[in-house]
Amino acid sequence: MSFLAIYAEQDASRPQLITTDGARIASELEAEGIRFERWTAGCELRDPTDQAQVLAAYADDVARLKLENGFVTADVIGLTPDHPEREALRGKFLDEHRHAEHEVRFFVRGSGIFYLHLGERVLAVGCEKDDLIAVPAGTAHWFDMGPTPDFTAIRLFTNPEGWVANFTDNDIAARFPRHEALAEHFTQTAAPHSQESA
Ligand SMILES: CSCCC(=O)C(=O)O
Ligand SMILES: [Fe+2]
Ligand code: NI
Repeated sequence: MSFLAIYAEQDASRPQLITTDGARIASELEAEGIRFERWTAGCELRDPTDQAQVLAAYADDVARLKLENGFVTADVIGLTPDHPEREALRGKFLDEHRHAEHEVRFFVRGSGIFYLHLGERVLAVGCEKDDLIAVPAGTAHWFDMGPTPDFTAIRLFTNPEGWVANFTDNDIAARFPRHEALAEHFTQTAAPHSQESA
């Protein structure tokens, strides 16, 4: 299930909070100006890796986001575990970077972890199917799709050129747990719960 792990930027060894409770995830992120929502598709997708089918199935939601945020284009990014360039594509998002525009991603299927470097904290957001996350322009972040990526996400842009990753040259991402170390929180069967450490 989706999760949120909050760290002090100086201590990647011990999260201050780990929660899989959707309402708690949304409220903690909202406090930082990060939009986190859960949608459900109007219809089941025959092929959730097909760009045209995905955009058609979510046409109303995409249209609403375009109206609300001035986005003009949407595309679909997706990988399956056998993708020949999975390592290179994983590496593309794995270092801390910023974008000149909002980064809105909706997960149609699968999962991935966004790490948001906000002030003196790092918030790792494990996103799964039906999660929408909106990272404001200029937010330092990185994304880890893991070693066997398996996700499809809708991306919205005001200006595709705006999405260019401007790397911060901060090696902070290398000091934080990678997908492999956090993926257990995606699969846990326990009821949504929060663990806080003093
Ligand atoms: C889920 S799309 C890949 C992540 C991304 O777009 C980014 O971090 O810039
Ligand atoms: Fe990004
Ligand atoms: Ni847990």
